[in-house]
Amino acid sequence: MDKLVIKKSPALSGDVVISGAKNAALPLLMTSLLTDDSCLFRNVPALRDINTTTSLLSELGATVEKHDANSLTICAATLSSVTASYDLVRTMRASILVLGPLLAKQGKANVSLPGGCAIGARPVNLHLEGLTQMGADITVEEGYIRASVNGRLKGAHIFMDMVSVGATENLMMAAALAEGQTVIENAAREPEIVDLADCLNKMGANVTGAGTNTLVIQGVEQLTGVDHKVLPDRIETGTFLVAAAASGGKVRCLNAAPDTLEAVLNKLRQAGADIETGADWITLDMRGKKPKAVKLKTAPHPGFPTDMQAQFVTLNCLAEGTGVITETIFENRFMHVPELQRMGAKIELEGNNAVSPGNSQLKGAPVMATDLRASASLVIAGLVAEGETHVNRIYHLDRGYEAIEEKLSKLGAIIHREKE
Ligand SMILES: CC(=O)N[C@H]1[C@@H](OP(=O)(O)OP(=O)(O)OC[C@H]2O[C@@H](n3ccc(=O)[nH]c3=O)[C@H](O)[C@@H]2O)O[C@H](CO)[C@@H](O)[C@@H]1O
Ligand SMILES: C=C(OP(=O)(O)O)C(=O)O
Repeated sequence: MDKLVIKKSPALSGDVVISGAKNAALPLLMTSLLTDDSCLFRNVPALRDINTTTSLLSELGATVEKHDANSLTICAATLSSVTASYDLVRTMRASILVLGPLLAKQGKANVSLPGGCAIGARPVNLHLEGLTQMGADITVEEGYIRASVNGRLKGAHIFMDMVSVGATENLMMAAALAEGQTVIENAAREPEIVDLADCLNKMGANVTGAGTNTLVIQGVEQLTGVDHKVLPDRIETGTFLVAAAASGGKVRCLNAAPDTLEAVLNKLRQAGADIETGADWITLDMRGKKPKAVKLKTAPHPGFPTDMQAQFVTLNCLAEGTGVITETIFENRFMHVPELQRMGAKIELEGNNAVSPGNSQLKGAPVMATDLRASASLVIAGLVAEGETHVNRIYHLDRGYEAIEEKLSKLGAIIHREKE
């Protein structure tokens, strides 16, 4: 298993080009299941999760043609299967996003239950309840969700008990081809939902309200192919900005989308960073200063994203003053804390709060990455810790960060990958 070896590095400095968003690209690639036409996707990040998605689509019988590292065409005109197997779903929970499209277009789908993961139980009840309301017949047996519908799915008025990004996406895709109107109340408002709605509308769907908590989808009989560019990754952007802030450096993120990151930029300003933004770039300048501790609570968009929580835990450890971070989305998303403590971080876990008195003097250590963003928090810690840090199990990082060690090296970080 590969690991990252990181040495205490100078303040990060320079430009970094942001990749397309993993969490936008995954549902976008699934939209290809809704049409017989070819779909071209550009600015697709080169990630393990994208490879898993193309393997899944190929297993269903779609053809996938890669043009270069970041663009590909998918054609799902003739599918040979409607089954997403456990082997693929267990490596990527977002595989559940084939459920809505397969059901809407093929009338049936068998998808392995994703099961829990390091950050929480992550049930899929909202996906299943919404599709059932749209007329699907769903049973769960032998670890598989078996769904079918007689004829077309029917539009429905769906009120989501909780805000769920994935369930909103699954239901939107299903509703695009359903008969009649679907209204999704208490829908997720994430930028990735807006990108998905834009793509579906280019394919001939009729989705309105994306970015608000009420989505209205007028079903159509068929959808066409599309040429779609994936929106920039706001979590990758935020991760580089926190790394720059932790190191006291100055970094400019290019190909970014500043308007998707307001909550994160606000907290970075509170931490003492000077931030400037343009249409597609963000500059963070820490002017060699130590960050100030922040207080924050994760929440659905436009609140502070849970996917940036771990990185800010590292920032608070290094900062001046007491910081408090409250996780409200996932019940077990502090797995990075014990690993950071092994590096000398002063953090107390009190329920769903990570409280840090600040001014931790981090020392390099071998640490274990437990999930994607936990891994990112350990990499940031490694950049500022005295000595050498070995981040093991970086297959998690490879799920969600394109060429992270190359991008960090260009900013002056002393980091390399060791193959084992
Ligand atoms: C591929 C992708 O886009 N992943 C993101 C997506 O995950 P994902 O779509 O899985 O996350 P959700 O928004 O669905 O989860 C939010 C909360 O709702 C709960 N829930 C969800 C569905 C359901 O049927 N029942 C239920 O109880 C979850 O356990 C969690 O506590 O949004 C999360 C929250 O912003 C991010 O951390 C993930 O990076
Ligand atoms: C939790 C994440 O992803 P996933 O939903 O794919 O596990 C993430 O991107 O931080």
